[in-house]
Amino acid sequence: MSEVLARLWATVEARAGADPASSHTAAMLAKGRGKCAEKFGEEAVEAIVAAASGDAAGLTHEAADVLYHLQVMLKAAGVPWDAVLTELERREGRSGIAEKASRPR
Ligand SMILES: N=c1c2ncn([C@@H]3O[C@H](COP(=O)(O)OP(=O)(O)OP(=O)(O)O)[C@@H](O)[C@H]3O)c2ncn1[C@@H]1O[C@H](COP(=O)(O)O)[C@@H](O)[C@H]1O
Repeated sequence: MSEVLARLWATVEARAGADPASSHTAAMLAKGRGKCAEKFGEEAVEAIVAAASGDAAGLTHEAADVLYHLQVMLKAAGVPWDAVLTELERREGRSGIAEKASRPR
C-alpha cells in the first residue's frame, strides 16, 4: 500500500512533458510553480474544512487530493519526492518535543 506514493511520483514525473489537454498533471505543471502551490493550498483548505466538520469520507478524499497536489507542487518546485522521504527518515526516532527544545535560542 505504501508503494502507491512512489508510483504516483513516478507518474507525476512521467506526465511532466505530456500534453496538458490529456493530463491534469501536465496541465498543472505547465501553469508553473505558483499555480501548483495555489492549488495545493486550495486542496489543503478543503481537507481542513472536512477535518473540522468531522467529515471522515470527505477528509479521505481531500487528503488524497492534498498528497497528489503536494507531489505536483514539489515537481514544479524541483524538489524530489525522495528528498522529502529522506528528511522524514532523518527525523525518525526523535521526539518532536525534544527536537524543538534542542533548537538554538
Ligand atoms: N491522484 C490524482 C489526482 N487527484 C486529484 N486529481 C485531479 O485534480 C483535479 C482537482 O480539481 P478540482 O479541485 O476542481 O476537482 P476535485 O478535487 O474533484 O473537486 P474538490 O474535491 O476539490 O471539490 C481533478 O481533475 C482531479 O481529477 C488527480 N489527477 C491525477 N491523479 C493521479 O495522477 C495520474 C495521472 O493523471 P493525469 O496527469 O491526469 O494523466 C492519475 O492516474 C492519478 O493516479
